[in-house]
Amino acid sequence: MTNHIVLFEPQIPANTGNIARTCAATNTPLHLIEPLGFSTDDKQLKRAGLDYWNDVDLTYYKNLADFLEKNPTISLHLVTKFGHDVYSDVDYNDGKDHYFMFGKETTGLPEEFMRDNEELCVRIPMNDEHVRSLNLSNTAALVIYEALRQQSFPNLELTHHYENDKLD
Ligand SMILES: C[S@@+](CC[C@H](N)C(=O)[O-])C[C@H]1O[C@@H](n2cnc3c(N)ncnc32)[C@H](O)[C@@H]1O
Repeated sequence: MTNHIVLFEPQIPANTGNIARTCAATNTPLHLIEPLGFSTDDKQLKRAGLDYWNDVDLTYYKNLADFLEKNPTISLHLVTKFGHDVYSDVDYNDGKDHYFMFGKETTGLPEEFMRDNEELCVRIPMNDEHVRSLNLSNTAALVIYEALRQQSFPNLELTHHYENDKLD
């Protein structure tokens, strides 16, 4: 059972870098659907992901259709504030691989795709009186850790002793 993060056309390198760091820390493969709003040797991307990029299982797709074609039978969740179900009410501990797809920073996931797949949409509760949405990298961390919590955090024990390590 593996969880996956899928980013649809991410634009801000620092967000993708943060998410890559979460992926490295949680053994979560990362799928990037192009076009990306940055080049993969972008300084900010590297800085946000620190030196963890080598530990991320990364796959690129040329567009959404390419992703769906290459992953035809997955358990897919579309993470959007427009979802009916709350993300933490879904059962992720059912032995399946779960793919969590997040939208681009400006416009989110394609509207038609969400409409056609309403039953796959999950939302993170929020008050939208003052903000339009949560930050992309925060939502990815929330959702992946909820799935892992339900799965009892598989293979996520610390293996190092930290007395002499610097904090980061
Ligand atoms: C900055 S938001 C996109 C904002 C866009 N204007 C929209 O309305 O979807 C980027 C991504 O973060 C995730 N997101 C942000 N807030 C969310 C929420 N309350 N529930 C679920 N996903 C959220 C979604 O995947 C969204 O596509």
